[in-house]
Amino acid sequence: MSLRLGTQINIIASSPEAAREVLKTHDRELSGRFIANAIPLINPKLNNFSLAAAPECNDYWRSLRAICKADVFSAKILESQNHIREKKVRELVDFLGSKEGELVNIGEAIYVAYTNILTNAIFSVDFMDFEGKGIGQELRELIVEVVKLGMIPDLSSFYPIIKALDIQDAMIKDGFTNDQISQLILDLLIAGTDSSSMVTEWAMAELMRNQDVMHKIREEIESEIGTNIVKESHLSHLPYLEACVKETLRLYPPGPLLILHRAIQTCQVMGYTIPKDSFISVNIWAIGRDPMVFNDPLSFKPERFLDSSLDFKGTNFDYTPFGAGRRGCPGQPLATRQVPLILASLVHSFDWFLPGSMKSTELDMNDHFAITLKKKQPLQLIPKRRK
Ligand code: HEM
Repeated sequence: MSLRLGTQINIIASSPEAAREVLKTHDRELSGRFIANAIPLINPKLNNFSLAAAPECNDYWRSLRAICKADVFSAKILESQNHIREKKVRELVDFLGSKEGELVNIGEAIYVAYTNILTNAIFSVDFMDFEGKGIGQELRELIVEVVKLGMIPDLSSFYPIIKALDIQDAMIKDGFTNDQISQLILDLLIAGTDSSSMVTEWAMAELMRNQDVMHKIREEIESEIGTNIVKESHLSHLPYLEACVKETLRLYPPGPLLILHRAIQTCQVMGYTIPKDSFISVNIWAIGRDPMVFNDPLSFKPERFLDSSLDFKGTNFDYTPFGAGRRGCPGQPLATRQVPLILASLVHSFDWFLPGSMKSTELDMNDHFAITLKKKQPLQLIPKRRK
């Protein structure tokens, strides 16, 4: 589909075939970005240093991707940090345990855990606490402000006890400036926290509506680890849990249109001319709900992924929740560890109840469809510790 808004041409790819053309066949020509005025990161100064907003896949962008691959999201680095994630998840479980019988905003609590997982991996410090206090809240506001003003905060002066960890060490060694390091860290915080929180909140909402699925996850976890706490090493033995995460990402991809791409040169796609500087979106939300692609697409059925070859690699264009090609998500190796870990811990540690006499069929599943796919009404649940 093509839309002309004013003088701007917008192309929307809404089928697996069109997605393949955009993300594979014409990956290079369509790998630019344009970040609209309404969206933070427009400031040209920041764009010079930003990974997600880099207007082209130039040498600088490539060096940031290389840092991410080798020093932030490599299997070795992630493996060495699994104790951090497990600790942050235990803190989340303890917090929820302290709220037994009370109504909890699930998205907010999970957001704190994801933020602290990332900031501990980078800085060795928590940025937030579960009462909403801490530097993370300030940082959230600061991000909006600095972007408006066009400055880049020096995160090491912003937080005095920052320790130089892998990412900072590696970047300093490679001659990156403070501004450049700070901008990469901001990019990771912006791209990495909300996305993982949203998926987990949607998954919990679906599990409340599909108690049979909730029980199956529990049974799978219990038969694997009994009453022990869930660790990352267990995840590869929990295929049904993984299928639930995949199913959630099919129905509720946090980037329903990916992040806007831009044609860096005029090219021919499926017989159409795409002029230079056209905007291109891939509507993975529509593909995930297309009856030609998925059977009974609106039902939450994790089973469909059990005997399926669909994975997160972005090689099958029926299913690309992390995008594909050059601009595909660099944080996927982290996301696919932390999301199942938190989901499994929530399901294994607590029974969950809806407030008052609310029935699961009354749960509001409306979304706010924009750049991200947020749940319109925050999910509020009451935890009760399981013995
Ligand atoms: C379930 C969680 C996540 C999902 C579904 C997700 C999905 C995506 C998608 C769809 C894109 C855009 C791809 C494109 O435009 O073609 C993207 C880009 C990006 N993601 Fe993620 N993401 C997740 C978590 C993370 C995490 C944890 C991080 C880092 C800590 C991260 C960092 C980034 C960055 C930096 C980009 C921009 C890459 C570039 O433009 O070169 N994401 N992600």
